[in-house]
Amino acid sequence: MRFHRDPITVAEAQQRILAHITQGDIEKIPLFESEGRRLAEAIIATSDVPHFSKSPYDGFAVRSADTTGASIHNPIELEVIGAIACGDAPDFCVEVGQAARIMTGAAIPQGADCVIMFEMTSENEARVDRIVGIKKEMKPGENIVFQGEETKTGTRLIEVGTRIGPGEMAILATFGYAHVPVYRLPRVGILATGSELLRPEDELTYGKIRNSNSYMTASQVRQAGGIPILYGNLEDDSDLAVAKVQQILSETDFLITSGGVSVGDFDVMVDVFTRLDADLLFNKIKMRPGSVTSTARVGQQFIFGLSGNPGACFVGFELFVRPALHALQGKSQTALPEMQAKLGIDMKKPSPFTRYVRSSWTIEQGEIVVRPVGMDKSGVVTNITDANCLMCIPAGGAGAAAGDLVTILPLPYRAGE
Ligand SMILES: Nc1nc2c(c(=O)[nH]1)N[C@H]1C(S)=C(S)[C@@H](COP(=O)(O)OP(=O)(O)OC[C@H]3O[C@@H](n4cnc5c(N)ncnc54)[C@H](O)[C@@H]3O)O[C@H]1N2
Ligand code: MOO
Ligand SMILES: [Mg+2]
Repeated sequence: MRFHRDPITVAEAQQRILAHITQGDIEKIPLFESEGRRLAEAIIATSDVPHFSKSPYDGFAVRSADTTGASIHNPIELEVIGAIACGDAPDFCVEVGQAARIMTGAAIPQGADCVIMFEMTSENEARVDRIVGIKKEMKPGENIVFQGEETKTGTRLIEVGTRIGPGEMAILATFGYAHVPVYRLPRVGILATGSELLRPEDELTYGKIRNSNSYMTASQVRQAGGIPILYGNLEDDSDLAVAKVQQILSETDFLITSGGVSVGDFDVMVDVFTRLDADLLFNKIKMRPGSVTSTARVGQQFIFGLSGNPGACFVGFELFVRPALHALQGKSQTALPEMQAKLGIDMKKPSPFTRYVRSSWTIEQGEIVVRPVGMDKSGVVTNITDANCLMCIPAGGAGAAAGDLVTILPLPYRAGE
């Protein structure tokens, strides 16, 4: 049986997926292992930063009033009553005429209201550590890092869904998150359909090809924060496909298949959706490549039926699976980001649907310029490596001309390369 195909827009397809996604399970993991994971709770400052007033310099904690009139030529002598190291809790008070040695990061003692750097003092060699000469007039509060000046207790610092990187690690450690609440990594089954498929280790034989989609998709899953689980290659046989899909759904959070979603005699995914009584969210999208990309729900789980053509499979993942993985992990921006770029060459091929062209953007004379990476056929596999974005060419007979502004969707994992 063939499904009726009613083409919908990319945005509508994305919306149909997101409408059914509830955020994933939460687990607490050790801070050191949380790199790259997404936060399941907003992080709130559990203390002031700093939580005590402290010195930013090595020097002397003094009373500013005692320094009135001090200069290089007229140092004012103060009695040194002690030394405060980082980590000390000073138990004395700096009284009139007194000073305390203090190190960078150490707590300001009572009585003192400023810190003078060692460089602005002179110490009498004969009476070292007992008398210090102050060579500069100080203002109240000068050279003090005040309690809470950076952050106050209760400030919301990181939002749910944020990916943990260096800055987040620093905050989590600062506020005592030895264990971090994160979303569990979604387990994503990957199944390649096609009787023509060989494994990477197999010799090529006439008419057959090696399965590249599973490995490409596994990499995309990892990049989007999921755990890929490979279920190998499946020949085009409906009975086998139904059984395999059921097995995978029982072992994973959701399933990505490639191939078999079009109208060919051996395109098994259509049968799978029918026989599993799946809730088909869509099976035709107004886009090129990958117009036959299909997605169905079985209970709370999804089957993303990506196209077999590698270029279409790649694009289908970026437009539909990535947002699902992001939404599961609380990320607020689920779709690829958008930018405007100047088209570097004519793209006048007419298309009834929006084209998502694997492309590369660069900065030329201060402008973002985008060009396709090469042969733009959905069966092409060897130029995906050159793409750092998808370029959107609107539907219609005219296409787009060199110099036109077009929307591009930068691929996040290519940023910073
Ligand atoms: N009569 C029509 N024919 C086709 C249509 C159509 O609308 N009417 N759509 C075309 C478009 S567009 C696409 S895209 C493909 C989609 O095909 P399927 O998703 O059913 O994929 P297959 O038929 O299984 O394979 C297509 C192509 O991709 C190669 N392939 C498959 N799996 C892999 C893999 N794991 N690694 C690498 N390459 C793979 C396969 O050998 C085929 O060459 O349908 C068009 N036809
Ligand atoms: O939908 Mo197909 O991907 O254009 O080759
Ligand atoms: Mg096919």
